[in-house]
Amino acid sequence: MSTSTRIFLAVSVFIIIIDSLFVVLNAFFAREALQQHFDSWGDDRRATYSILRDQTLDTMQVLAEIFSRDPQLHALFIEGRDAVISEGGGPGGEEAAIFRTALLKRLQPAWTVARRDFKLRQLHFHIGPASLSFLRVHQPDHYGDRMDNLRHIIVDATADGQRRSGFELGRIYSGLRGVVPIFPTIGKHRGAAIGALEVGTSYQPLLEILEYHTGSDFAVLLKADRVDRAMWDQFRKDLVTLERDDLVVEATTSKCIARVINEVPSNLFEGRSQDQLQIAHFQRADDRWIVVATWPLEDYLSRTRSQGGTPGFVAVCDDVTGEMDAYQRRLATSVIYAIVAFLALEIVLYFAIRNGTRHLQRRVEAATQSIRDLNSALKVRAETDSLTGLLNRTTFYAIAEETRHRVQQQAQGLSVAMIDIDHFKRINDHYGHVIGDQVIRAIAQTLRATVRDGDLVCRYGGEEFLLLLQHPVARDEALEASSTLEAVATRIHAAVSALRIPIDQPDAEIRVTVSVGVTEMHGDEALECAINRADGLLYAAKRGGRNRVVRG
Ligand SMILES: Nc1nc2c(ncn2[C@@H]2O[C@H](COP(=O)(O)OP(=O)(O)OP(=O)(O)O)[C@@H](O)[C@H]2O)c(=O)[nH]1
Repeated sequence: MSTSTRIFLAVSVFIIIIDSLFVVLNAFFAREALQQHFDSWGDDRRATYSILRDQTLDTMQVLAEIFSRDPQLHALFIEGRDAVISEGGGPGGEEAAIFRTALLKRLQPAWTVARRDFKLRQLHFHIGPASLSFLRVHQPDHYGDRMDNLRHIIVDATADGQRRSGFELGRIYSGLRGVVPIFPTIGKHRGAAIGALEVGTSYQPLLEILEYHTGSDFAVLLKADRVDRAMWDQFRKDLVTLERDDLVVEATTSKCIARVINEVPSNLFEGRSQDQLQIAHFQRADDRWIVVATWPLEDYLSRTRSQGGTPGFVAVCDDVTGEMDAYQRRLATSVIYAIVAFLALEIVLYFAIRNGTRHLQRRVEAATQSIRDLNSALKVRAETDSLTGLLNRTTFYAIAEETRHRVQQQAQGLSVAMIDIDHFKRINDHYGHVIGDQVIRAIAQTLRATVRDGDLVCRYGGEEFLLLLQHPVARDEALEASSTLEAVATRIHAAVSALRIPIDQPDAEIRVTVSVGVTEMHGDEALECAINRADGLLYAAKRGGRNRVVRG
């Protein structure tokens, strides 16, 4: 795998990790936001419920107060109560019935109005101590029963003469009740009361107001065992039952609440502290998303004495399919963003790495080429003479040995020629070293041009040149070789003599001559021997007057 592929894969993995992190964080924050939205929704619904419940209880108490302060009603109740006592308690006798009927008749118009305007379910006169039912205006045929162990709110009010309110389960209905004690004289509010007046309403109207203000569906759910203990059977059977048999519906704003409650996670109705709010959202079988909040219902005993535990729960629910769709859209959008960002980054990464690699390749190629050039320049410099470009002495010896070996195998002959420029010192002295160099270069070129391709030309030192000349014919044809050798040497000598070296001076050109010593190599003779012999012959040519070829 190439480095660029490895980089691409590593960066891709990094992008995938960042992308995944983005999706996970987005999902986390979206879920948090949704949960917060549901929490504040639940808090808001419970707060609205609490305000309206307290307001309803206050209203019940105020109404009870108003009725109890009517002097005629007060007087009729006192006389009725006295009649019951004198007629043996319980329902009383005929005299008690007279006062009960008169009381009912006197109350009827006000009851009709109050029931309509305040949705009253109950107006009930109790005889103290504790509770003996004297008159149920809402159900005049039922009287004379005791509720000492059932209606604690009445028992307490007649015992200490204090007004009270609260929710209590009842035999006919479970209600929000306001109770005021009745004393022998109106306005006297001290000590034990002789009776109490109770005004009550059910949860149903309160839930309807809640629904009107909040737009949410509410239900009051009672524990089935508590209802079984408190209610008369003929009223108990009217309550809506649920699939779960531990709860019954006391009041609701939604006909389909039973269906919702049946699907709610059951921990929403488990025991918990009085104030605790539980919220859950879930998808129903019909694909609608529902959010449900529940909190414990307070009754008179659980509120005032922390006894008996909660009698049930208040439940509120809303259809949040729109919010859940938006939440799921947000999740899907973040995934799409992540994929698009990933693809875009991958494309950018691909081209960046490709361009980077190409750029790098070009730089490497350029660097390699310049190293090659440098190497060949160094090679040329190491192998050649810098002034003339001819082979230097070391390279000459190396190549000459190879040539000698090869030529011997081919039975060819070799000759060595030593050439020296005549009176070169005078040129230097007369024209200077720069011109001297120019002359050396010109001679070198002439030598190179005069010999054949396979021959070697070397600057032996200063103004001296060494040549290795290959014979064009076989070694045994000695005569022809000898004459060819002579011809080559003479040609070199002549070429130099004919040379006119132009210079940038008034007398325009320089002419030079050379002395040449040339000799043929014998058999396996060492190169050094032939060179020494050629050097000796060159010396002979110098001594002989220069400007000549001496062969030996
Ligand atoms: N310009 C120049 N001069 C060089 C170079 N190498 C050697 N010389 C000079 O060549 C001259 C050689 O002089 P000599 O050895 O006396 O020989 P010559 O004057 O050529 O006389 P003969 O060889 O006896 O004909 C010296 O002055 C050197 O300084 C070079 O590379 N460039």
